[in-house]
Amino acid sequence: MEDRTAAGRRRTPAATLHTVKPWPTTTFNRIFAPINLLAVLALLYHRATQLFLPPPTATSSQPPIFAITLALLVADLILAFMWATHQALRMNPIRRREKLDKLQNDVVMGSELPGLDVFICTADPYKEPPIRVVNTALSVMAYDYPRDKLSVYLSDDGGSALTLFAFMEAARFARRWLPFCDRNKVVERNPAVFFGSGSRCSDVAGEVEEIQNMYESMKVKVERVLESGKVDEQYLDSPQEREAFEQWKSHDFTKQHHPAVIQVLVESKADKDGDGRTMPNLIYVSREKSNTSPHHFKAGALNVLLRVSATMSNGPIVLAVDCDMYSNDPKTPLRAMCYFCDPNLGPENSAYVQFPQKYHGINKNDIYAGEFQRLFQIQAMGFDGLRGPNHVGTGCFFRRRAFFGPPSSPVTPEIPELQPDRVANKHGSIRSGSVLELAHELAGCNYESQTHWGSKIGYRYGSLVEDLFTGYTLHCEGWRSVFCCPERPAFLGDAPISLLDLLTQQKRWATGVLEIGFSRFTTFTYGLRSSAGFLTCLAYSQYVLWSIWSVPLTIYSFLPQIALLNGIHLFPKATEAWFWLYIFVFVGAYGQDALEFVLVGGTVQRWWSDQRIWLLRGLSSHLFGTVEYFLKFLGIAAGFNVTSKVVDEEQSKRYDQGIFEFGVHSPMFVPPTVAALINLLALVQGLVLVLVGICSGGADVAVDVPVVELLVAGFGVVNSWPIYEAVVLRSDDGRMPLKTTVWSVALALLVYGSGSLLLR
Ligand SMILES: O=c1ccn([C@@H]2O[C@H](COP(=O)(O)OP(=O)(O)O[C@H]3O[C@H](CO)[C@@H](O)[C@H](O)[C@H]3O)[C@@H](O)[C@H]2O)c(=O)[nH]1
Ligand SMILES: [Mn+2]
Repeated sequence: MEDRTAAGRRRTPAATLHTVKPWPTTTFNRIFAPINLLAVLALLYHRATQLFLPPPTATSSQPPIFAITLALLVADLILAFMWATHQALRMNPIRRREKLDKLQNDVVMGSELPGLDVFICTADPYKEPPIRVVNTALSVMAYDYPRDKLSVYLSDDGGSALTLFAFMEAARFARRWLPFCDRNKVVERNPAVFFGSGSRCSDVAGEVEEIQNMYESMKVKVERVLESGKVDEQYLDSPQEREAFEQWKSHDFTKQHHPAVIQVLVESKADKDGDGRTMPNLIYVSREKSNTSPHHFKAGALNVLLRVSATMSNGPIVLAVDCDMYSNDPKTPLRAMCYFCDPNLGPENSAYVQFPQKYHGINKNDIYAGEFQRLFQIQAMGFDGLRGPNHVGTGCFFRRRAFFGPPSSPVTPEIPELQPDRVANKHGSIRSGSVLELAHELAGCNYESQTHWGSKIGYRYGSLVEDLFTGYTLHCEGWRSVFCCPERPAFLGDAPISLLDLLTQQKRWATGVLEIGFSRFTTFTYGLRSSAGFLTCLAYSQYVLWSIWSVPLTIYSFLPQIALLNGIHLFPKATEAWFWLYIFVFVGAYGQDALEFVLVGGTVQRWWSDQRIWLLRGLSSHLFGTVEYFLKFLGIAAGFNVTSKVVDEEQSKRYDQGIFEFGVHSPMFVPPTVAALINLLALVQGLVLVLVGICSGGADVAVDVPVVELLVAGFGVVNSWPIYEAVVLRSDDGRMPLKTTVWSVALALLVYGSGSLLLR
């Protein structure tokens, strides 16, 4: 309640640099929620009463049927819980629009805009090709933002000379690229996209060609170096450049164990672009790594950047982007400033401005639901009407201050240089010995011990989804955030285009959320006692328990089908009134979901893919992620498996045609394949029995038809279509591997056999 009034307050016309409107479905949502609540409660009641029914036939054994009914009750309870958490996000979804013109008129451009530090993370030159990282960096260096207020920091967790080399080349290329973009008002500021799009202005054709040649030769060089795996002397021009690579020559320099490397590649105060104008700072940072100290993956990398940047620019606003998320709109920082500079939105109301993750190259029907429409857009609008959107790791502008404790009671960092409001380095050079020395110290792997970093300061440690965890703790501390979703996507990234990549990524998320949900920071205790508010906590509860979707989905993928195969009724018959209750709840849930999906611009086909992937995830990545989470207790640690951004031609062709990619054997493909087989078996046998019954017994047999069971199995079959295709019909390299098929058939027989043994 408290959330809604607060959001309502923010809706007053006094908010000058942006507008806020309720999302059109709000009224419907509010009316539908209590109606559906009654239906859900009735359904749970019906399921519970079934626990105590007498056995269906005199011969059937009681305990297994009781167990199945109990399992279905558990499944229904979890689904009901997830539904309830979802309602929090449906109570007050809002839509904001920035008034860019007003910002440009009101805020004297340049002098009043705050300094902006951009953080880019990369972790592995072979999974995240350096040329792509470079393009991302160039796209943000070319932002429409005062260049003397812009600094770009690259965190290289791969500790790779290849990446540093690529960035040295990028620094050179930027001297031409930035003025070119300015002069020609280029919109596509990622050079690869610009040169690939063919969107040239004819009057600068000669210049375009020259710059394109420059870009191509940089790209060739970077790729050649990547192929050879080392930076050859022939590529290095100056003694400084040579010196930078000296450290890698020592034989104990490895990805996991090496000293901090910090290189200032462009210094705003000293280096000018081709037109003699100011450049943004560009700094390469590879933090110190040691085999013996924990490094906390991306959160650790970002905290190092928070500190290193504090010594050099200490921008009051920080933008964090993943290396594959390039800027697609040079005006993006100004959009964010419409919130940070809005006189009616105090600092505590805009701890961060989150842009949605959007992707390029998604196929027509988005077969892997890579868009995450629900997560990144629909639910973000829902959160926005409460305390603000959750943080999604990339495309997010933060107030630096928000990393240093609650709005009302700041946490003081251990050294004064890290104070978020300090003006850094007003006159000195960031290449000076003292600055670099401190920066190296702050990037050391033991620096954080005995400090508040990772707990009370900076990105929070302890979860593989550091983004969700950090955003959530900020909301608990009393901060609010803002969702900014302009018409033209602000950032575009790569979505996984192979099923295994997707499932591996999702498994990491599934493990990561449980690390919050089952910790002392869980929404049910810590969250509820904090300043976040009830509705926000309710909404976050779905996120931190996201993986438990796998429980009801697995139950519904197997148990009704096994019952059907053994002639047992678990659901009301079509002649009973209860039957319609089940239909209502199913159609209501799917209908509302589809409606929301289509209203934010999705197509029905994409919605279908989305719900299909939701089922598939439930049966694989969420299941495995949950298991992995519990294995962690036994000391089998889960790491941050970086999603590959490298694309195989054939694979990419199949993806464009909308064909699922299996290809290599993975245990994660097994449960969905077993489910596909069991559902098909149940449907076929069920239909045959019905037909035989009708032919022999006449009309009154129709009364006994297990309609719900058949519908459930039929739904499973329709959703499993790509699996049948991959197992039986395809011959390309992406088909289901024989090993997976054999395993799945064996397990399906086992499931079928044990079901019959127990139930007959
Ligand atoms: O030890 C590490 C591991 C990863 N990364 C970087 O983290 C980013 C995200 O990694 P990616 O493999 O692309 O993961 P995704 O699942 O695609 O990322 C989503 O999920 C992550 C949390 O699991 C968030 O951090 C991301 O922002 C969010 O986009 C990339 O830029 C990596 O270079 C590091 O810097 N250090
Ligand atoms: Mn990614």
